[in-house]
Amino acid sequence: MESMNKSIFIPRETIEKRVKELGEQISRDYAESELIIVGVLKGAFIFMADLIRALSIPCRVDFARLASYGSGAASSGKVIMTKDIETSIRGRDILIVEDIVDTGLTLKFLVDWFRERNPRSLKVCAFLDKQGRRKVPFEADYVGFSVDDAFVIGYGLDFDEKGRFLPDVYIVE
Ligand SMILES: O=P(O)(O)OC[C@H]1O[C@H](OP(=O)(O)OP(=O)(O)O)[C@H](O)[C@@H]1O
Ligand code: HPA
Ligand SMILES: [Mg+2]
Repeated sequence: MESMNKSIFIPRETIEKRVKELGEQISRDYAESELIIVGVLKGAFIFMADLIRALSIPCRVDFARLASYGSGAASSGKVIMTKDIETSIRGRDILIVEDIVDTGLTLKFLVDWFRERNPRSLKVCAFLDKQGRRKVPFEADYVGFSVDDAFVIGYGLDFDEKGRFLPDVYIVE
């Protein structure tokens, strides 16, 4: 962190306001449902913790662990799942919560993986979306903020495991 040049991109107050809006929207959309929220580790853990506390409906939570970036700022192109969820999702409403959609490879992998188990519905909420960087077509159903082509850290997002703890989002220069 000490040696990393970074500039603030999304301050915590702006994040808080947007997470509240997302929570309200999701609560309305799933008012009649028993929602299961699946967080993608590690990056999504902070966003997910805030998002579920912004909901006015009950939910269950589970986690999957996927990785493809390792220590760099570019996707290896190979998504590895090291932990699957432990909940049966057949016939259930599932909302995947992610920190960022970049190439789209991680979420494409996870959505395909879950679809085979026949959930009743499957949607994705991403805190950040880098639309311009897709290698595979992918559209999130709920998006916090759009990002241009820049590497970002903070609020759960890391560069080589550094910076996840930062309460604001920064662009790494
Ligand atoms: O759209 P993509 O190009 O696939 O990139 C997005 C994914 O990459 C990052 O995960 P990472 O592999 O760094 O694991 P982490 O969450 O443990 O940091 C991020 O948290 C997303 O899960
Ligand atoms: O900009 C990013 N920051 C952190 N992790 C990421 N994974 C994909 N893109 C990013
Ligand atoms: Mg990472």
